[in-house]
Amino acid sequence: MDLMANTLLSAGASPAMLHTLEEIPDFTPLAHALCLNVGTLSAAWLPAMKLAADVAVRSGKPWVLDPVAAGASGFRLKACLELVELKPAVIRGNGSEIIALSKASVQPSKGVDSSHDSTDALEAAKALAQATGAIVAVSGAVDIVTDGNRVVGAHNGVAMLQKITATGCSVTALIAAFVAVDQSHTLEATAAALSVFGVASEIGMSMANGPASLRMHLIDSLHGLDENAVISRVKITSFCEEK
Ligand SMILES: Nc1ncnc2c1ncn2[C@@H]1O[C@H](COP(=O)(O)OP(=O)(O)O)[C@@H](O)[C@H]1O
Ligand SMILES: Cc1ncsc1CCOP(=O)(O)O
Ligand SMILES: [Mg+2]
Repeated sequence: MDLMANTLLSAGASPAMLHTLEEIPDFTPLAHALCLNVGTLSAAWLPAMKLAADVAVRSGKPWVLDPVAAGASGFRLKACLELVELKPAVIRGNGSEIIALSKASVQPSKGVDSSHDSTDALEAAKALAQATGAIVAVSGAVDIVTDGNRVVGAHNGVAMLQKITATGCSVTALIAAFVAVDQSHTLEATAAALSVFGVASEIGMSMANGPASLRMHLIDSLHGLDENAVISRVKITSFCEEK
């Protein structure tokens, strides 16, 4: 939650985090986008998540799902499948999470970390996007973004991001902020958020000595990013052209 909120603040967004069911009807309509993250899911939190998704959709606000460890337990998988029914604009997970969600089955799992490359989940991501109408993003060495038809690859980033907990959660939150700006270009906004986060990590890595200092420099770099750095460094390609 710390890294997610600080990522959003550094990027110029204004995060608010809540769990309480009673607050959702007042609070959720104030947001320009909603991010639901099942990382530390409990049975008590799930009704608030479902209500928040419902209020967001009824308020015309996009919402983004991070299906953390979706295939690691039956409870988590069922919860994620129920949330997917509530029309997320974007689903962002790692390869193992997107495969589990797409197959709707509990999978041999490392837990919150992926045992698959993003490219292993390409067909699963396309099928999930087609079945749900959501943009599906699979993070990894190359981030894949698809609407079930178009597929783009976002190439920025550093492998050490995997050694900092909640970088996946944080980039999902950043996607929500980007999608809030222009709901008519959800795929482009998703690829842009993944790329900007990746560029910030590359700049941060040039000053870092390991995961803890990368965490700090990532936030500083995101805060200091300018248009020139983004335009000169972002690498987004049509995924088919890479083959
Ligand atoms: N091998 C890699 N090389 C470069 N960037 C990576 C690599 N693996 C993950 N990332 C980046 O790390 C961030 C978190 O992704 P990931 O580790 O896949 O998510 P999660 O933490 O949900 O498992 C994303 O911005 C992704 O692009
Ligand atoms: C370690 C951990 N345990 C439950 S949620 C969580 C964080 C997962 O974050 P990310 O998917 O971004 O690595
Ligand atoms: Mg994750």
